[in-house]
Amino acid sequence: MSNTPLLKVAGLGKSFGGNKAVDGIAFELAAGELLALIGPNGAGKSTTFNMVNGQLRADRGSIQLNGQELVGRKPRDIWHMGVGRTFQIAETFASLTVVENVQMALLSQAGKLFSMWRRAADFQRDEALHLLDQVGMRAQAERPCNVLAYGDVKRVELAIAMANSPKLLLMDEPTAGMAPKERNDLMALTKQLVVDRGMAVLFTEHSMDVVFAYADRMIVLARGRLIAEGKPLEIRDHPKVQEVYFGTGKTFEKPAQAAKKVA
Ligand SMILES: Nc1ncnc2c1ncn2[C@@H]1O[C@H](COP(=O)(O)OP(=O)(O)OP(=O)(O)O)[C@@H](O)[C@H]1O
Repeated sequence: MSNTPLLKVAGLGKSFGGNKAVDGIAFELAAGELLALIGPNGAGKSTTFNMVNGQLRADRGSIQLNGQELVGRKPRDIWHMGVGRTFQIAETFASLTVVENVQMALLSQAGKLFSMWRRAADFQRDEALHLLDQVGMRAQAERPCNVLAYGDVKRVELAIAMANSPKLLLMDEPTAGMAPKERNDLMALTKQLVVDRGMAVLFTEHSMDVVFAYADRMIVLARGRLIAEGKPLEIRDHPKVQEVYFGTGKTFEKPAQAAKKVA
């Protein structure tokens, strides 16, 4: 990695009772990079994510964004500092149109109150449409979210996350529940946004074909520890990683096998 990393995690730990959910992990993430965080169930992925976004307070260690410490800050402050995450569109907002949902996110970013919404029907409409352009959803801007195809809803969720212009975007299993084509489309789009905006993405993912196809680098957790780090091909053949996945009955499929299974 060249200059100062965007995100620098060191000695990070969190226990629940006597259980070390995350046990002193360290990793870095540069702008323009897609980093996958993988590991078997209970490995500590969600706990790590929630410490980065401030929902959980770390017991020890440090999380720095551009040299600024995040540990001890409130989730909203961390969000303002440029750590975004994707959220599912809430049921109450699903009846709003696509563009209205993105406008809501822009309103929230600007710190306006929800009660202003009626007066603010035109609030940053152009900016919202621009964001929809970037995710290929401008043509569907006036449709209610609840009539969209699932893959399209995910695109809108991505546009909503972009409203905060995050420097680092956290995505927790972004392709869960999607068909292979939709998955690939969403990850290709994510990759495009990373490149175009110089943004960084940290994502968890159970689908290994997605990880191998789109991650620039991967980190692997097992029982709270970071057991491997590297490029997807290095990780696939890493003995420790194989062992952990064999231990849970899971193995990595080669992409060709995965494709065959889908067909
Ligand atoms: N709020 C909590 N209270 C107590 N224990 C917790 C809590 N959250 C997580 N844990 C424990 O910490 C460990 C790590 O959990 P975590 O959810 O971070 O794993 P994960 O890798 O995200 O798993 P999965 O893939 O199943 O979502 C597990 O042993 C889990 O039971």
